[in-house]
Amino acid sequence: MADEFDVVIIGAGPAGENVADRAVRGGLTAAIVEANLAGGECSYWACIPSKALLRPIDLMGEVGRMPGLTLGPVDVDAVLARRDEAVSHFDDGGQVGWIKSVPAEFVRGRGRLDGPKRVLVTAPDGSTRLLTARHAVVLATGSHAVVPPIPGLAEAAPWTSHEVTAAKSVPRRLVVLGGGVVACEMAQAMHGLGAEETTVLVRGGLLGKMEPFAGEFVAESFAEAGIVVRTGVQATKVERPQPGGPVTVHLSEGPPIEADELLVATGRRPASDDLGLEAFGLTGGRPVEVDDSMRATAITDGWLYAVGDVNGRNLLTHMGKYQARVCGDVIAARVKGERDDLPSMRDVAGAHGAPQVIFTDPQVCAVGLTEAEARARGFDVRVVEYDLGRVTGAYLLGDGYRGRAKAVVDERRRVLLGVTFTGPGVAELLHAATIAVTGEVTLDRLWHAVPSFPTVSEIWLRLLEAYGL
Ligand SMILES: Cc1cc2nc3c(=O)[nH]c(=O)nc-3n(C[C@H](O)[C@H](O)[C@H](O)COP(=O)(O)OP(=O)(O)OC[C@H]3O[C@@H](n4cnc5c(N)ncnc54)[C@H](O)[C@@H]3O)c2cc1C
Ligand SMILES: NC(=O)c1ccc[n+]([C@@H]2O[C@H](COP(=O)([O-])OP(=O)(O)OC[C@H]3O[C@@H](n4cnc5c(N)ncnc54)[C@H](O)[C@@H]3O)[C@@H](O)[C@H]2O)c1
Repeated sequence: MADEFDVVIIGAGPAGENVADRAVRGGLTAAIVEANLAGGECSYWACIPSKALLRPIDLMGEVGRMPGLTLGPVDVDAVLARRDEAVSHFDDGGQVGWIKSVPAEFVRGRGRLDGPKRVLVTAPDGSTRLLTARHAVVLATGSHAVVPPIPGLAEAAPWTSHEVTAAKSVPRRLVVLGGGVVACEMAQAMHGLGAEETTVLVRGGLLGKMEPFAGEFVAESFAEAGIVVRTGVQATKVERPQPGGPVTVHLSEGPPIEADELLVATGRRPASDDLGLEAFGLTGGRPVEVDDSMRATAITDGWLYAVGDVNGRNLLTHMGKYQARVCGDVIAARVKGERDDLPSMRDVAGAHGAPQVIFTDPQVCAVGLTEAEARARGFDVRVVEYDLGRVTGAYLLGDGYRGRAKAVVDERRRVLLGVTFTGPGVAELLHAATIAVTGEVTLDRLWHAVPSFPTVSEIWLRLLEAYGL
């Protein structure tokens, strides 16, 4: 078996898989090393199972808003079974088959740098294999959930995104630590699937990285569903005397909370701690800084690249895959001595502000800059907002539809810097916003993109009217 390839990729998540695909399309040979399951976090413990758990909650909301429809009891086992199907029952045969069809060499084991362009792979049985890259090594190792150093927390063996997305049953009482995306999505999923007491502990507000109204809409929906959100509190100590038994969370103020399970959703750190990076002047556990072609800036002769969560740019599957397309194409061009600076060969989208959908009810989605970010960057900002419930297409979706849209405009160029929507079903509005923001379409041109009646997309017309067109 040849152990020399043009490109060796460590990590077969969505980012790593796409590097292999693009590099091979570019005429190179590639090997991809995976310590766990091909497909990565996204396929088994993140995007796919979380959205499988949230879809019924979405539908429950829809049914609840439509007079004449009655919601029957939820068959939780059926929902969990469909989630299990969605994660292929943790069998990566399909993904490995796809990698082989690229064709790329799939190597099961943990990869570690063993010198420039050398990756030592330790297989599950302890045997080792040295892979040599003729041209490039790409790190695509993703990220890990952070468990903050709160006394007793690690010892209490809390759930992280891994356990909650793979849950075999729904805890009756759940405490969620954190108020970001994982916390909001999973609190809602567990509560909607039967948790009776769900408490979210947040230091600031919910979804603090988004426009403030997004978190407020989600908080309102949580309150109506009976999810308790405690803001401005910190967990100070955690106790779980019996493994798997009740857990007690002590707080910076107020009485402690007892629950059957504790979910820690306090962010992620790059999976760069055991890759041998120190030998090359990089710090393990930190994001691997890259330029816009995904090449690690710290490596002088340019053989190391990093894509996806591990480079810390945008912790989103679609952004990791986008970076991977850039990376695979750039490496192929550089190997062949071709132009490596074509417009498609740089990360341009990241600088505009990545699109993201949060699959709560109401959904939250955004692209580009928030108002605060735009002002901080010194743009000449004007903001327009509109109540989505006043759009005919939204009214027709159900009674009591609530939502909001906000556009952040660069007054100097009359282009959109950012757009945020919140409301049921707004996810599908986002790509139009992404095109407008990334394409820097002027408002005067957008005016001629006529939204169909009666769709929720008429929000675009209302925003432009609110702007004064
Ligand atoms: C609960 C949750 C829900 C999410 N939902 C969404 C969503 O809806 N939409 C979205 O866009 N993003 C979502 N994300 C984020 C998304 O999961 C990540 O951005 C994405 O998985 C990153 O892809 P990646 O390829 O960089 O890394 P990963 O998917 O983490 O894959 C990295 C792979 O590398 C392997 N690996 C690591 N170290 C080594 C090593 N030394 N040797 C060999 N293999 C190694 C790992 O085993 C893993 O398979 C979610 C995240 C979480 C936690
Ligand atoms: N639908 C999606 O696109 C989706 C879904 C899930 C996750 N993700 C991605 O995964 C990444 C990780 O998500 P996440 O929710 O874990 O991180 P996050 O950064 O979105 O949120 C972390 C939250 O934890 C809080 N926090 C941090 N340290 C804390 C501490 N010591 N005590 C209490 N609270 C603390 C923060 O204030 C914040 O509210 C995100 O970057 C996100 O983009 C995306």
